[in-house]
Amino acid sequence: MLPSPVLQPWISVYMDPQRAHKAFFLLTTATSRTPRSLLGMFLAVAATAAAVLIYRFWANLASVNYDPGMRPLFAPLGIVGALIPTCWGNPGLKWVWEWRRTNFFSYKYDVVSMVPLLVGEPCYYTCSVDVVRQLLQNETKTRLVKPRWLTAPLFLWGENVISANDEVWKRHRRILAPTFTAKTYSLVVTETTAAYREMFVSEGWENRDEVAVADMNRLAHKLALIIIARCGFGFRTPWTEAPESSAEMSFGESLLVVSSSAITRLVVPKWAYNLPIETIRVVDTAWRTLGAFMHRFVEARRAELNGITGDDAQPGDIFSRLVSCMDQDSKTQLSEEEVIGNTFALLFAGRETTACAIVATLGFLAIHQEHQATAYAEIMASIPAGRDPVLDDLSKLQHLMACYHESIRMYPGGAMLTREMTEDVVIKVARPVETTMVLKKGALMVVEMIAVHHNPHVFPDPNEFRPSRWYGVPEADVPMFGAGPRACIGKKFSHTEALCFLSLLLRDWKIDVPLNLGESRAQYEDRVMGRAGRVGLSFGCGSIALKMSRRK
Ligand code: HEM
Repeated sequence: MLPSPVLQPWISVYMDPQRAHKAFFLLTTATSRTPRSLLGMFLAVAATAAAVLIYRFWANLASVNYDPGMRPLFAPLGIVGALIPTCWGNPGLKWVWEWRRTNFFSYKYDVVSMVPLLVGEPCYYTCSVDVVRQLLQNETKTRLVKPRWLTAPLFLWGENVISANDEVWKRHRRILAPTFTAKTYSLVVTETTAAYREMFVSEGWENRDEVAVADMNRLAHKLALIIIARCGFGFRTPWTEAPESSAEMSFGESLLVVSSSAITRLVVPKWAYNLPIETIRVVDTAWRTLGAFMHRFVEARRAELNGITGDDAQPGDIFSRLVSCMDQDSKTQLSEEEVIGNTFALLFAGRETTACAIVATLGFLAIHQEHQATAYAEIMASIPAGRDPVLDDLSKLQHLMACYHESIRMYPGGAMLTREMTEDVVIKVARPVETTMVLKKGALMVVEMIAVHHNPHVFPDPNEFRPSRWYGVPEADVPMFGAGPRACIGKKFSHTEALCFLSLLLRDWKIDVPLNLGESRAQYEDRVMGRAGRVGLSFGCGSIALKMSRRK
């Protein structure tokens, strides 16, 4: 059905907001010429708006082939939908988590469409590992792209491997991939052990047999930031850093503020930073300070690298490799902005996801004492008494690794992967019936990682912490790190850091949860682990308190 000619001008106004003021003028002039009441004018405007909305809704349904799905008032990925909490009529960003125990997603469909009635763009959602593999395994051939409007917080500092598409992405990945080596992972073990000791001293745990940790999330985020900063970029941020007198903020402080304020930086207009609002000013100071630090670091490393010749001219760490590409030919060349863009992308990706996963693992091991006992026995059997873990020891910690994977399954840090079709793509679906679906050019697919990893067809009893699901599963088949050519580049980095930290902590301490009076462990799990949500740009269970007793 085509829109009626009466609607045509309003449709184009709606699609092209620049013409809206002209149309509004025409409408008001037309209504004022005739002796109509204010009510009449209001009704005319309301009827026109309703017609536009209906037409837009109809066009959006057509763009997703009228495939079945949800019809909320606002799209979850639009600003309005994302700002309003999950409720009737508005799924919001947390709908899959909030409604995970209801029949809402139902898992009867591998793919559903999401077409908003009022505001936002239509898209598809999938909860199927199989669909994810079909889409991502060959995504450079099917030419899927990450939508720019959704990756915007990631390229505030410059283009990088996470945000880029097509040839630009290939160039960034080609540059970064060789820096994730065994040498890097050995350094991760050394630095994680050193940071654990610094934490031990700074937090005042040295001479105590019982410790109450008020917020494990804070410690895990600090640890993850220190490890990626030291191992990836050679930035030596101590656990407790004294502010530098020459700067408004220290490097570590500004890094912490910047890494949790990307959305603020994106949405707050420049002029607002001059307002006397303390939190906004702190964000601005942090971003400016860090920018100045980064520029100085790039210059210093560039000068250092120019003095190196012979075998040493092949830099090993990520930052040196990025900086060295500023002086290379076009295949592996980076601008200063791209060097800084990649540095921040890795600081974000490397920090939040791993920190959230470590916190979730500790939370579950504290609740499920039987799994902690198995992990402890494994640690004692794998790491000889009297020394700290080395890289080779970590591969023996199969149960601890399964606990880590199971925690990430329940709280997938990279909670939403988004891809736009640049041409029609045909996929096979198994539910509700085996058939094929055409995702039209321009369609947006949201891989809802919480839904994928709570899909009962693949993970029976999905809300149960069951590490044995991962026994014997090859690392390449673990779906929480994505799939295909754009799968996580830092998977092994994250495993190494997490297993090293967890093995040190669990070797030295027995951990437990502070239950309320009369509360069961299951109730605690529901109350505390259930209030998960966005942590920075990731998804995690947030603040968790732990009781720790020193092992004799
Ligand atoms: C528990 C920890 C982690 C999880 C769950 C995780 C998850 C993911 C996922 C699902 C993707 C794919 C995104 C997509 O296809 O759109 C991804 C990509 C990526 N991850 Fe991770 N990640 C983790 C840790 C890390 C670490 C430690 C680093 C860096 C040291 C890192 C760096 C990256 C980068 C650079 C990409 C983009 C790769 C590309 O597009 O070529 N991640 N990660």
